[in-house]
Amino acid sequence: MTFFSKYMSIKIGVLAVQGAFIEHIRKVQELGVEAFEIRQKKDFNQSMNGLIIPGGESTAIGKLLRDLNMLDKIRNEIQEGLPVFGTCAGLILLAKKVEEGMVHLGVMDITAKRNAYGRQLGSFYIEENFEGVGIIPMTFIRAPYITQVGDKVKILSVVNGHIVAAQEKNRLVTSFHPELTESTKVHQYFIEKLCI
Ligand SMILES: NC(=O)CC[C@H](N)C(=O)O
Repeated sequence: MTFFSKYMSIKIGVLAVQGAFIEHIRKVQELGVEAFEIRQKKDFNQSMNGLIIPGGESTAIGKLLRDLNMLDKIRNEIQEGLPVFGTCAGLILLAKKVEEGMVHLGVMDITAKRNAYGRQLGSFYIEENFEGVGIIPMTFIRAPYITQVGDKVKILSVVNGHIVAAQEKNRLVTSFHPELTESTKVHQYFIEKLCI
């Protein structure tokens, strides 16, 4: 049997109000998994096995989620067990604490520091280890990093002494953008380890 067959009935929703959602949809599809955009509250009527919250601008995404009346809905879905993967701004949206910033969904026991590498020179590329996956390419764009984690949070990647990937139950965050690299390994990790 091919690797793809076990993904046959899997569907991933990608939050598509702002930011790099198209790139996530492409990555999920590259793995042979169905992906669809979530733009409104009613899009949650479709069944899904996991949710991706993309990078972009966390303040803008947070405001749109409030304006569209989606913030509580998404928080409830996650609290009721929907697996979630947040990248960059998505990490900030999921964090329970944000240094000098606003908390949005607040469902992961991490403290995020926004624009942690500086606003202008904060973009870089590196290849580093991701626990359980190996060395992968990582693209950082005005990225946050994690300054504190709770007891139940597993640290998956540390770059230059800073936590850049973590997992708590079926909630995964990366401060880098795996959707902007050649590799599909982090998406595969999310789908295989957290959604199936
Ligand atoms: N590439 C990104 O998602 C950047 C995140 C952005 N700096 C924020 O605070 O929302």
